[in-house]
Amino acid sequence: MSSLLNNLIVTDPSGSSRKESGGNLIHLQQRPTEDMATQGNRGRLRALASGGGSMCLEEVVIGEEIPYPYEVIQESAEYLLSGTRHRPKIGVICGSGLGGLADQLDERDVFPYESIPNFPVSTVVGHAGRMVIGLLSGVPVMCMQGRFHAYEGYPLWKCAMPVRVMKLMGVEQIIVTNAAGGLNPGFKVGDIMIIKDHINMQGFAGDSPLRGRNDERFGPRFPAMNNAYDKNLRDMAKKIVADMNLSDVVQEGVYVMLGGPTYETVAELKLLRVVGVDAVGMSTVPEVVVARHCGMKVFAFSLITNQCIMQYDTDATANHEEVIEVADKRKKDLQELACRLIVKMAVVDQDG
Ligand SMILES: O=P(O)(O)O[C@@H]1C[C@H](O)[C@@H](CO)O1
Ligand SMILES: Nc1nc2[nH]cnc2c(=O)[nH]1
Repeated sequence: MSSLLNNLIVTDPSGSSRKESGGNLIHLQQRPTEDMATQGNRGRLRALASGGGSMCLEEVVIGEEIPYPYEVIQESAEYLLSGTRHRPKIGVICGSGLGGLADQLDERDVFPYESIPNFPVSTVVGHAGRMVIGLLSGVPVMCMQGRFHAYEGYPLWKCAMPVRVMKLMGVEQIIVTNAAGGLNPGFKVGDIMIIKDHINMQGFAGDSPLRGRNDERFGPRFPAMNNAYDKNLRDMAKKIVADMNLSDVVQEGVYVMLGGPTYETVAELKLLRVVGVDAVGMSTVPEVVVARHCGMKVFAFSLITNQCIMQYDTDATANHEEVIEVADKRKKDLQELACRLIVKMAVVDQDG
């Protein structure tokens, strides 16, 4: 064991690395190389050694990745900027089955995720896996046609890294969408829930897309998360849905992200309802946390694609086919809502 430890580098909380052969609680890891930064640090070993002078290996973690540094995000942003003449200030992340908005863009430039340096790839049905940049009613927009989820095997920082790419490209406001199960008994399948707040379950458990050394160029070490969902944008959206005669299918509520890929047990749903959750999903929160960290304004909504099953005596089950089917039926309304909102967001942005 000591020969293993002798080959490890200690990284202290300030990020400086040194070789270590003893001491109290220390964090040991391989020195990150440029290769690791761009390809992911798949084989990283981490060990915790503790005790009064005598060292013991308590934990070895294989497969954990070090979040991308600023320069790596910059490389992705520069690649996209060099491939388009558009300079979007508004970004959209399309949830399951909701990617059709991106197909509405005029004069669009399309970048499959595989072609973008340092980008993850989409693996889920209903997520095309392309960045589409173009004009929506004349407003430059960049749309993620497909997102990344923790259950695909991505760490939270990687699920949310495209938000930082957007930021470095000049995006200031973001619309985040998802498909979710309706837990509030007043919600119906097909309802649209404007998200007014979230519960960050992964945060409760000590994980965060912001975990690790903070780079102030992105944002502060301790960002506030009250008012994460911009009140003006929510009010704007409510006026739009009233104009569209959709008020009776629009709700406002609290979203929770669980890790998935399992849908919830009855007991889990009962617990979530007690703590005030209205809709349950598997995304959005990491992206919103990273967007707020870097100072973006956020608007988000869930399409309620299924009613959460709270009874034991039923054969009904939640399933992804239903999620995609319901999203497909509502896509026209959702696209119009997003389109009208984007036009208003652009006007407000111009007026300061
Ligand atoms: O990407 P979103 O959050 O819209 O997708 C939801 C959560 C799972 O990925 C999937 C489950 O059906 O839909
Ligand atoms: N966790 C979760 N995610 C969903 N996405 C769409 N429907 C659901 C659901 O019922 N639960």
